[in-house]
Amino acid sequence: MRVAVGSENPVKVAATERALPDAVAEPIEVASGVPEQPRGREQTITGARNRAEAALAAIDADLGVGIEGGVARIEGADGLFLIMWAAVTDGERGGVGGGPSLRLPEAVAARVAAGDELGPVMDDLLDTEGVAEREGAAGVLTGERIDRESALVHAVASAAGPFVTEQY
Ligand SMILES: O=P(O)(O)OP(=O)(O)OP(=O)(O)OC[C@H]1O[C@@H](n2cnc3c(O)ncnc32)[C@H](O)[C@@H]1O
Ligand SMILES: [Mg+2]
Repeated sequence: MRVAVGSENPVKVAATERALPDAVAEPIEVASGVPEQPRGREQTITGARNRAEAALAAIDADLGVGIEGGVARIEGADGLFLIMWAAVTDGERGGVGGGPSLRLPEAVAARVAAGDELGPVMDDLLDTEGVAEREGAAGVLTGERIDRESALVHAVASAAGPFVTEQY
């Protein structure tokens, strides 16, 4: 099975291959149609959907996968959260699913709320380079108990449900 992944970020491609082990995942740079730093669940899901559809349209694949990281306020909880959503489509049907939500430290949240992108803010505060392409905020904020790739496996597997089980 060929799966077009709407990103060249290696953690997104690796997460897709772990969630869909029968697939050969092909990274494709596509437009998300939303800001670089999506805000709110709706914008984040829209970005994931747009990436999945654009990736599928770009090559002759069986499925398109889109993954988007966003920040959102969540009813019932204080602070700003990192959220992550995935979308899967075969051109006719689609599914979406979410990964974990992680509360951002105040210093990070303040800069992101002021308009900065999360990845560069994390790199700046941690003195790292490209943390979003490695362990990610998920790794840093959980003391490495999980990392961005494993967090995204949950989002992609959840979104892919309709294509891998008859339960839908
Ligand atoms: O090349 P693409 O696919 O765009 O990969 P990306 O890492 O930019 O990922 P997103 O666009 O989906 O994420 C939007 C922003 O949130 C950041 N982000 C999302 N998850 C993150 C994480 O776990 N750690 C650090 N930054 C993260 C990311 O770096 C971007 O600045
Ligand atoms: Mg991006």
